[in-house]
Formats: sequence, structure tokens, C-alpha cells
Amino acid sequence: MNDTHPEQPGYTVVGAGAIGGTLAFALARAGHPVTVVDADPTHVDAIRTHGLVVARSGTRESVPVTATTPDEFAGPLGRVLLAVKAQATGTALDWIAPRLAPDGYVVSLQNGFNESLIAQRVGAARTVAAFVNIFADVIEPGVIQDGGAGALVIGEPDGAPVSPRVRDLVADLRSWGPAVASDNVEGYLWAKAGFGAMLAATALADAPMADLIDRHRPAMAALTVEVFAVSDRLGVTLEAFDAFEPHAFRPGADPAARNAAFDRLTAWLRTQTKDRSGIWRDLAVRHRPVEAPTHYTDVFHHAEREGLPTTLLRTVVNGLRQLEGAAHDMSESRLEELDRLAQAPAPSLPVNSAQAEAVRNSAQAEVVLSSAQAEAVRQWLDAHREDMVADLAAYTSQGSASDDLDALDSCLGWLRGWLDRRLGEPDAEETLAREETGDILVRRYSARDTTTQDSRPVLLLGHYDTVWPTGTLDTWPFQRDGDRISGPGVFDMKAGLVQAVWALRALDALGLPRPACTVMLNGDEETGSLASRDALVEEARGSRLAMVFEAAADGAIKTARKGVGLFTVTVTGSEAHAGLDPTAGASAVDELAHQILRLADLRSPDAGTSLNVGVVAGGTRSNVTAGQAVGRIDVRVATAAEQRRVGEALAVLRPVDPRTRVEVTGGWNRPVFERTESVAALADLARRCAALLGHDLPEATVGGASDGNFVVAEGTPVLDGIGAVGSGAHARSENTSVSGMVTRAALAATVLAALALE
Ligand SMILES: NC(=O)C1=CN([C@@H]2O[C@H](COP(=O)(O)OP(=O)(O)OC[C@H]3O[C@@H](n4cnc5c(N)ncnc54)[C@H](OP(=O)(O)O)[C@@H]3O)[C@@H](O)[C@H]2O)C=CC1
Ligand SMILES: CC(C)(CO)C(=O)C(=O)O
Repeated sequence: MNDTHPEQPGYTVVGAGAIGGTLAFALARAGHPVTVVDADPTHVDAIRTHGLVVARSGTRESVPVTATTPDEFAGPLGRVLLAVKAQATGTALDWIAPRLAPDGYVVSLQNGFNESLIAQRVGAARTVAAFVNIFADVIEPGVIQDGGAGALVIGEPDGAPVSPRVRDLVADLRSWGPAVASDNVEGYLWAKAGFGAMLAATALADAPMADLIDRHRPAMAALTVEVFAVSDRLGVTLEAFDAFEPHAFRPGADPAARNAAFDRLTAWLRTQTKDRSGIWRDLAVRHRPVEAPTHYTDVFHHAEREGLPTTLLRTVVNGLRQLEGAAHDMSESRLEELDRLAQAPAPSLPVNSAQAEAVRNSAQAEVVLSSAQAEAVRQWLDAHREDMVADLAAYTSQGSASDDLDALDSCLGWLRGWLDRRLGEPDAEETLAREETGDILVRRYSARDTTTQDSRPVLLLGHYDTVWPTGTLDTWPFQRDGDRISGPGVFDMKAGLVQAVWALRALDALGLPRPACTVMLNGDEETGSLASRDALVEEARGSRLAMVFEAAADGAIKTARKGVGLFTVTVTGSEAHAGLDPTAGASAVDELAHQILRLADLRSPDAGTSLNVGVVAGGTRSNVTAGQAVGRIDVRVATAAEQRRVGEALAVLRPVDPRTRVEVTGGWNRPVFERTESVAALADLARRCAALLGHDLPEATVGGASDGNFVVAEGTPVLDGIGAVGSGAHARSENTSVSGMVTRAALAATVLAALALE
């Protein structure tokens, strides 16, 4: 970090406006070396000439600081205080990231949720979180008006404990005022998102914030409820600050307590000399785009995933956008309109958002299911989210490593009992016994209330084995932290099966139509489905289509997957004493090395072909010329043509050293899963169902294969990746989302009901 050198600045403030300037002033006045970097050359010039000036109570005080524009700055960055508007974060990071010292860090002194973007760009270890409620404005170049004190909280991101660097930073920032450290900055940022929604609404009119909040309590309360419904759902612990008490503004809060909280908040706001928000100032004084859409991007995103309404918040953000370049249209009537919206009776159909409603309407024309039915499914599943979590916890506690037959057997026994409890007895059941892998369970459930002409069953495909060895649960049991669940196999693919079962249960509970369904579960998917492949293919032939409850790719369904080849190259040489008779032997290890380099030439990233020699073994001792060497290879191909090309090349591998022999065994484990017309049509149906539920459904092409590859190759359409939302398959970071379980189960149920009616 450069600031460890006494001759270098202690802090670099990037964005030396109202907030950056206030803090830079305090640090510099306390004797810390400070450099301010600001994009506004007029501001920089003024600071160079007159120092950084803070105006308060009719007085002006100036301190000298080094001021520069980004272009003129030279040298590395150590401790960076970032105080640009949220929408400028990306551009500022383009400049910061290449200059930041390995032990430097960036503190987000901003409104909104910027830490994850910062962490993406400079790494989580160099990101520090902060919450700032200081009131200030730049009133002329180089001059910051102190508009009143407010909270300043610093901490490590993601709820990590307060660290020595945070303590040091807080100690330095006490030169400004009552800065504190916290291990829950996220709780403050969410609380500010609620308070900030009120502030944003006040910028729709030209009057003091306190008066507008006071006069438009219905709108203000409804806005905070929208924001805090989301944070509640995410399990955030909100933090009170200054005179804002977030708990009084949460959904279901006591109206009298909320009114008292409004009284305290507005009384305190009236004590601040800055009476209008930064957003108001950007519109009315600085005539520039507002920050609010960036602040609420994450909130909208979470709300959409959760199916929570954000009607008022969207109305505010859209209203602010309309006012960009048209500040003369600011009017209190906009807040009156918001009050009306907040007090209007709930629409007969619960809506996720205005936007979601629009997509719903367009989807309704094409899917026979009504949006009311889709919403009823979602609500029913939402009401059962904790039951789904409990089922996933119980299922995860059944370890089911692909190579532990006893564990697989016991897990399958548990699954039978659970399926009986959740879905009742099936109309037919078979267990296809397997000697060396887990057995295959097939359960058939007949159709109910269908109008479709196609009576063939829908195949609901999944695997119950996991890559996690027996014993993993001892050190890594099922865990839930708010919306996040972790544990061996939760993402791949235990949550997917729980979702499939609850989708069927929802349709039963709501009396909605359901096509004939076959639930088929194998226990060897993670090892290539060698013992279940034929049975899967056979079942797929008689099925209308298959829904594969494998995990989603970042929320996307998977409409193309690569084909997978598993090959072994075995080289046989001849052994000899490596010292006494060095030329007598033919080294299998040397030959394998030659072959590995040749194999690398088969890769073709443009065509989507990868080849990985993941395991090599060979020889016996260092003083013996190796008589045998083996390389194990994983090949992925995106097209049948590439599959042919690589297959042919492997078939003709010849030794470089003619005294050795090269043999290739193995073959294509899973064929290419191509996005056929019927796959595309099914994806389209799923997308329309998602639209009925008020969310988008992207699709993805992935390198990983599934049993869907076998089914598509049979000509049976597949909807794959309809399972868990989360990440970290086959890794210790494996996790899935509780809200994702609800959303995806609702999607599966809606698709099934639509198929029953088609
Ligand atoms: N002002 C306040 O009272 C409060 C503000 N906040 C939050 O603090 C953050 C900062 O706001 P505020 O201080 O008001 O903003 P200002 O607009 O006053 O200051 C930001 C400064 O950063 C400069 N800047 C923009 N992009 C860059 C860049 N890439 N590199 C260097 N400088 C850049 C701007 O220059 P230019 O003008 O040329 O773009 C401007 O001078 C925001 O997230 C805001 O919401 C939080 C609480 C209160
Ligand atoms: C009103 C204030 C200062 C509260 O923190 C703010 O965030 C803003 O200027 O938008």
C-alpha cells in the first residue's frame, strides 16, 4: 500500500464532491495526507487554488489538499475512499483497479449497493463497505456546504467481523465526527434504501424533504414497505440510524408506532440545514441524470425473483426519469398521485410489478393457463416455502455418494417414504435393480383434468446421487442463512427434486390440471449414467417430453449442452535400468508426454471443443525407464461434426517412439444436446409460463452434460436446467436459494398445468 510510505498520501478520495469533499477535508485537517481525484477540472482547479473549503453556519474554512483529475494522477493507490455517484462506480473502477496496490482497498462511501461491483473489479479482499448519511452539497467549485451531520458506519462486506483495517479507518474518520464500525453494514444500507425511497419520492416535487414526507405519509409508508418486504425476505437485519427507525416501516408494523416514527423522523429532518435531497439537486440545480435507478436495480431484481410488488417504487423511479431535463415539471401532485396509488384497494390479481403485469398480459394470450392460476400456484408455494426447506434439509441429510451403494440404497428408501407422504401412493412403481450403482426408481402418476390430446406421460427426470463422499456431512451439514442454503448436493440436484415434487403437490392442492407424469430417479448420473442410460432412453421413447430438474445456469434453463467423451490413453513401453542401460528401455512416460501435446492440438475453442488430460500416471521408480503410462481425458464437443472429428483423430493416435504402443479406450459418454426445434418450442412454453408468473426466463448453452443429452438424442424434447437456482456445483461453495425454490417450483407447476391444457 503506498500510504505506508510517509512521503505518500494516506488517503486518496476518488470523487471529491459533497461526501468525498467533506471527508477529505476532515482527514486533511487532522493531518492525514490526502489526495483528491475528481473528474470535474473546475472543481480541481478551485481546490488547488484555494484549498478544499467547507462552508457552515456562515463561515468558511479551507485546508490544503493535493487535487488532481484522473488524467493527471500518477502513482499507485492505497486506501481509496470512493464517493462518486453510484452510476459512475464502474467508470471510476476502470481507473482505480489497475492502480490499486495489492494491499490497498476501496471503501464505498455511497448510497445504494455498490460493494459487489467493487469486489468484482478489485476482489472481495480489497473491498470495504460503508454507509453514509452525512448531509452536504457542493455549492460552488471547491466549496462544500455542510448540511448537517448524520451517521457514518464502516465495516467489512457480507457481514464479516470488524477487522483491524476497519478499526483504523474508523479511528481516522473520527476526525470528521461520530464514525462507527459495524459487522452489519448491509443492514444499514438496506435501511437507507427504505429511507432513500422516501427521499427519492420527495424529489418529484420542489419543497423541503421533511414537509413532503410529513404530508404524504401513505405514499412514504407504502414505499418503505415495498423495500423492507424485500429485505425481510432476504433475511436482512435492518439497522436504525439517526432518527430513522426502519422497524416501524416494515410490512405489518403497528400504524401508531409508524406515525410516531414519522413524527420523529420529520422533526429531525427539520433540524438539518440541507432540506432537499441530492436527487432533487441533480434534477433542479445540476441538470444531470439521477442516481435512483442504480440504487434500486438490486431491489427490483430481488423483488422480481421473490414475486414481491414494487409498484410505487417503480412509479417513483420512472417519475424521476421523466424529470431529467424537465425539472420545471416537479410537482406535489405527483406525490398526491402516489398517495392514491398507495391507498387504492389491492388489485384482484396480485401483481409483482407494473412491468411484470405487462409481460403477464402478453403471455396470457398464448398460454391457456390464466395469470390468476399462475399467481395462485406461486402464492401457495410461497406459503409452503418452509416445508420445502425442511424437505431439502431432510433429503440432504441422506448422504448419497455415487460410489456408496449402502448410502444410495438407504437414500432411495427415504425417497420412497417421502414421495408417499408428499404425493400419495403412485399409480404404478418399478425399481430397476442395479448391481454396481444405485437402483433406478420409476413412479407413475396418472393425468387429472387434462384437455390435451397427447396422453403420453411427461418424464420428470432426476438423479439422487451426489459427488460428495460419504462422511462429507460430518464437516459440512445442511445450513441455512437467510435465503441461502448450503450443503452437499443441495444445488446438484437435491433442491431440484424437492421443487418437482412440490410443483406436483401445488397442482393437486389447488385442483389444477396435471398431465400424466413419470418420476424417474437414477443413482449413477454423476459417474456417467452407465448403468441407467438404457433405461432412461427406453422411458424417454414412450414419453411426450422430459423435464430435467438439474440446476439452472444463473437462473437460465439449458437448451444446449455439450457432448462428453471419456477416454483413456494407455502407453506401453519397455523397462530398463535408467542408469546402467539408459538407451535400452522405451519410456512410456516420455511417449505419453508426446501424446498429450498432440492431444492439445485437437482443442478448438471456436468450435466449442475442449479437451482436458485430467489425470496422468506412469512408471514405477525414478531409476526405471517407465514401462506403462496412462492419461485420462475428458472431451467436450458442441456439435456432432466435432464429435466425429475428435473421435476419428483419437482412433488413429500413433506412437512417436515406434518401440512403444499407444492404445485409446473409452468413448462418447453423452451425445451432444442440440437445441432442436422441439427443444426451442418447449423453452418458449416455459418462457411464457415464467412471464405469467412475472419474470424472465433466459436460456443458456453449457459445457456440462446431463441425462437430458441421452433423451434429446432420442428425439424426445427436453426442458433442462429447470431445477435449483444457486451456484457451486461440485464445489464446497455449493448453495441454493430458498426464494429460488419457490420461483422454480412455481415455474415447473405452471409448465405442467399448461401442458395438461395444451
Ligand atoms: N450529498 C449528500 O448529502 C449525500 C450523498 N450520499 C451519496 O454519496 C455518494 C456521493 O454523492 P455526492 O458526494 O453527493 O456526489 P457529488 O456529485 O457531489 O460528487 C461526486 C463527484 O465525483 C466526481 N466524479 C464522477 N465520476 C468520477 C470519476 N470517474 N473519477 C473521479 N471523480 C468522479 C463528480 O464529478 P462530475 O461532477 O464531473 O461528475 C463529482 O465531483 C452518492 O452515492 C450519494 O448518493 C449519501 C448521503 C448523503
Ligand atoms: C438527504 C441525504 C443527505 C440523506 O442522507 C441524502 O442521502 C441525499 O442527499 O440524497
